Amino acid sequence: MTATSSLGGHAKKHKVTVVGSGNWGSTISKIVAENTREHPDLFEETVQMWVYEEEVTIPAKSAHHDASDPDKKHKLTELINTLHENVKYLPGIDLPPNVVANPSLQDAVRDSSILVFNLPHQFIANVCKQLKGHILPFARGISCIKGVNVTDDGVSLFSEWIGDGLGIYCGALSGANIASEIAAEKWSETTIAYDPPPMDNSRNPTPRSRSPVNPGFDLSITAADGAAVHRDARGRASKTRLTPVPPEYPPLDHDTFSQLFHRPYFHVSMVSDVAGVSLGGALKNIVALAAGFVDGRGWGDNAKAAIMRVGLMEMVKFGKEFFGETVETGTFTEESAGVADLITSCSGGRNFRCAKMAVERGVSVEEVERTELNGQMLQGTSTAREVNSFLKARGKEREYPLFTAVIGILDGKYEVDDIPSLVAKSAHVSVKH
Ligand SMILES: NC(=O)C1=CN([C@@H]2O[C@H](COP(=O)(O)OP(=O)(O)OC[C@H]3O[C@@H](n4cnc5c(N)ncnc54)[C@H](O)[C@@H]3O)[C@@H](O)[C@H]2O)C=CC1
Ligand SMILES: O=C(CO)COP(=O)(O)O
Repeated sequence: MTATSSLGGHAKKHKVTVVGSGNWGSTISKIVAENTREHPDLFEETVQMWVYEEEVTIPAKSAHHDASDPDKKHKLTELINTLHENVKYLPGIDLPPNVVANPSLQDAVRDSSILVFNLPHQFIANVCKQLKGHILPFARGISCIKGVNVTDDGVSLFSEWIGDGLGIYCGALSGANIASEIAAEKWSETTIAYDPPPMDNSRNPTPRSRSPVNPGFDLSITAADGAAVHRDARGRASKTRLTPVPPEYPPLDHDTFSQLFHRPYFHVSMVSDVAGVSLGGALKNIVALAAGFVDGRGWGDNAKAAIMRVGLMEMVKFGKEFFGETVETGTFTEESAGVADLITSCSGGRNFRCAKMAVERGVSVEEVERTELNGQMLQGTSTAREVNSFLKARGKEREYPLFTAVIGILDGKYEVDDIPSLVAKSAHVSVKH
């Protein structure tokens, strides 16, 4: 990746806001802020980071810890803006000074054309409600959220849900990305799916350019006049009419997003399968809990590998069954957002570690989350519950025996020892290619 871009010469630059500032939100802000500095032709240097304001103490592992007054409370935003460290959610890591912590959501997103959503999925509905009417109509989003949105009507991706709710297009970023490793600049890969719909331009066809990184990708969204018909990840038309990005701005395409997120220690693969990328990130958290359960039981690597194998089958099956042909099996088996995320999450992720500790200590996963994570939040427990209620309503629990075993264990209906016989049925899980 070069420091200068071939997309220069535009009168305006993209302003970037990261909505969220936890362990991953702060890490992504660091990455993005390093890149806005390196690509001044594309981006404004300052990166706004919306922070859910809290009063915090400075922990001993921070270089700024004051042993003479360890209980002194500070506003988290003020600490971030003066110390350039998120002492609560990413202690010990220097944030670039061009990351500006902002406790006001509406002020943080003002005039931003790129919105990066990065917060636990439990909070996204409330946050989007507050954002409505306060963002640029031509803004584009990237969701880094690992979870799915389940309602009585069905299951949807947060990227779709954010996009439809705010009237913008939203892609997804996911991968084998344990935040603390990336914050320490240890090499990893990620997958970004970005696939805005073609413009509704039948009376005035716009020539479609092809992205060099993904030859099938349609870039016409920034070039055509008028609004676009929005199609979600399953190809359904929705009421949302997209506003084109004005021509004064650099186009928002694979190249630009790659320049925003790619670092020497964080390698980006751009794809178009938003559903596959989002589902991989959400569903692997359920599997990681199961891996933690068997590890906590002391069963070793073979058992964990079996969990990953069955888990991957159920992830692909779920994608194919409920999101149809738009989901590519290769996203699960070849991309960082699929199998690689599954492996890292089942090795060292928080869901894995908390589930393991819960079995070792004979307490609930929620209790470990409360006592060990210092405000960080597991996504696997709520995703397991949401996915189960969706499957149960459709009489499909038995077709997803590992997902069903996990919720059964969380609810005390099953023991970890039940897993082998429960997933033995998965010999019958078939995936339609
Ligand atoms: N931490 C990691 O290694 C990775 C996390 N992710 C995903 O990133 C997303 C964000 O997770 P993290 O940054 O890790 O968060 P976190 O679990 O570290 O932190 C919790 C966050 O929630 C915020 N919060 C608490 N109460 C809130 C409220 N009422 N309203 C709004 N925000 C509130 C806190 O301020 C904090 O920023 C999740 O979907 C997660 O699955 C993805 C890849 C890696
Ligand atoms: O998504 C992650 C790694 O890719 C992090 O998973 P946890 O939320 O389980 O830590």
